[in-house]
Amino acid sequence: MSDFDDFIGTIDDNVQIVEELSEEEAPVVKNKNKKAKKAVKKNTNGDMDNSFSFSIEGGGAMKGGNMDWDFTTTREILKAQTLVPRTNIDDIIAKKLKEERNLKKGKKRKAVEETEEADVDKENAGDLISDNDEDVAADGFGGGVIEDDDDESEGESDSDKSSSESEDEEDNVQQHDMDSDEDEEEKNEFEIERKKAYFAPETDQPAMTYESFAAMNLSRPIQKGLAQVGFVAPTAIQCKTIPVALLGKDICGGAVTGSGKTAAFVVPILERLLYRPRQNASTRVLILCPTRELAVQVHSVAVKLASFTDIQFCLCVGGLSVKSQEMELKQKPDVVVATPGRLIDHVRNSPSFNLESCEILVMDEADRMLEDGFADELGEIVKSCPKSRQTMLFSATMTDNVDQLIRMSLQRPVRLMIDPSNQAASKLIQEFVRIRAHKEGDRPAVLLALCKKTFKRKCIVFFRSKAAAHQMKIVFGLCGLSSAELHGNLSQEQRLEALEKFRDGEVDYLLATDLASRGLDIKGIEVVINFNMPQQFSQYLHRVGRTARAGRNGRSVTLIGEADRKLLKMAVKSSTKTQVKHRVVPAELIVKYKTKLEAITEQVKDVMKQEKEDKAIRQAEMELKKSENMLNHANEIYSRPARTWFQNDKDKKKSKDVGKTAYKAMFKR
Ligand SMILES: Nc1ncnc2c1ncn2[C@@H]1O[C@H](COP(=O)(O)OP(=O)(O)OP(=O)(O)O)[C@@H](O)[C@H]1O
Repeated sequence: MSDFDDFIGTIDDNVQIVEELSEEEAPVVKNKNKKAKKAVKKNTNGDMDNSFSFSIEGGGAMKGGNMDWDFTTTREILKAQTLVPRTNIDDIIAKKLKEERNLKKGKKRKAVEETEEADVDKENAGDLISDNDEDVAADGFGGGVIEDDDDESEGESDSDKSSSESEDEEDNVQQHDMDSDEDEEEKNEFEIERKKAYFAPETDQPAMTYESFAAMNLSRPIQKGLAQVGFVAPTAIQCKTIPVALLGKDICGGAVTGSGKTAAFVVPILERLLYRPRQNASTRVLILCPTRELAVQVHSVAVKLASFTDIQFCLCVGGLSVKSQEMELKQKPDVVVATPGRLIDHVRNSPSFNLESCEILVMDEADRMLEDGFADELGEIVKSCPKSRQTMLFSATMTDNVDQLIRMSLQRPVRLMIDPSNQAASKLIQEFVRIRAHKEGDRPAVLLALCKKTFKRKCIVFFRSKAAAHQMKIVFGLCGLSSAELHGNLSQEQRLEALEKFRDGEVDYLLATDLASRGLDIKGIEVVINFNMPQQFSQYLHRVGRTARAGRNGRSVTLIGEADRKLLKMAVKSSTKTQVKHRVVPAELIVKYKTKLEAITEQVKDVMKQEKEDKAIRQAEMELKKSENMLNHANEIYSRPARTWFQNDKDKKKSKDVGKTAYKAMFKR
């Protein structure tokens, strides 16, 4: 056990969970917790869990489907390509911790230990637990929704109000929402008419429910692939989508996070490809994803589902070798799974690759891709595909904004929406921790308190910036919490390694930016913590959608500031009463972790300094290796045709700025 484990006393996870729920709920959750733990245990053994059955209302987990998607192959390739080993932040943190331990062993050690012991004794005596009991049981929506006229004194918690007062608050919130409902009801007639004209009438579509994939008349190799990954019965979106997609129609599909949208488009693609003419190989399907990780995952799902077919796939994402992708594309794989930037690079620069034979174009997380920042890239891709193709768009927050959809030149698309849009998964408990305006600086301490005391594993924490995620990675390391970071400042290999470590339980926390918010399907994530509320409600839904997937239970905890009221209202409005809770972190716990954070400030700075120096050395080594390569292979390098770029750095920045402005404008609206 490390010094840091000694430093902070812990209370039992279950104790805390029972405390924060109302009496009727507590026992149920306790059992569900056990169930979830069992399920996770089974997962780690690699067994299929067939004990749950899927209901459209989300009344249980989907049958089967416990397969972990594979990043290993891609990562191994990347590892081999790395010229110089990367800076390892964990090593630097470990070194720092060792230094600190040695320091402690010196003159200060005794004094520090005495203080810590006193601290732990106090907690064990039940002070904190009984505080929590009162505080956390309060189940209201104080998190910034209702303005308090009374100024609460330091340390006085929301729970000091009686629970009936809390309920009043809840009623107020809902009353508020009903008012705005009336406004919303005044819908724009013109838009409704436009949508009517744009989408194919819903009554034309086959409205079937299927109890099993076998009942869908799919070919045997596809059924075998589904059985292999443990998919027994189709989910609601799969029931709706597969028959329509098989008819070759354009689709705009929406269903909550974790409801099986990937297989909803992969299965009909595979089924159609089984009947392709074999004499001339050509790339017939293009699947676009907004992030590399999601593309790796979708590729892995598709390859697994196609195990009993001869369908060929190629993964084209940034961060992986352009050359080996070029070689694969030359073979004309049937399906290309890509991120937009790298795909355009290949369309422009890879001889013999084009999208002229593309028959099906799919966009996963389509609403994200239709945002302004991607507009130029998408325009270029759509232009390269034949007009006669089938186009399918999917997202948990799928837009039906005709202006945006027109960019994709869809042909009378069919709208297939399963749940009311902008809703979280039905088995997600959404908790909110109120951060008052003058307490914004408490966020790190609140996060530490949550992670040290309550959420000790399988927890993903979202930050607004890469720098914040990285800094917290150092703080977590120095506080004895095992974590991996995932954001755009890492190499592709580091990104995939982080995902694998988290997936395999080697680390308990994944500290991520919105890079990880969409589509990623990691089994057994128990909790999602939002260090900040994201700026768009849809983004919030995607983040919290990393848990409570496939009908399983999950919990999200969002630190909500005064500026986030509107989004909190939206969360409350789109959920049932039992889904939304108010969590209070006891004031003394916050003080404790603030003190801890202050104590390690210098260590954090030292680690960052050390990291910077280490990076500079490695960068120099890298440059040296590159120069050596240039000298040794000059002829070959200069004989290659010059690559052309769809966007130079200036254009890229412009696109990004357009995206940012649109994003801000949307938030304002
Ligand atoms: N028919 C099925 N039976 C059992 N499990 C399924 C089935 N279809 C999908 N799953 C499982 O459900 C989980 C969620 O699927 P998927 O990742 O496709 O969700 P999604 O709707 O695309 O989510 P997101 O909106 O977050 O991208 C996956 O773990 C997948 O293996």
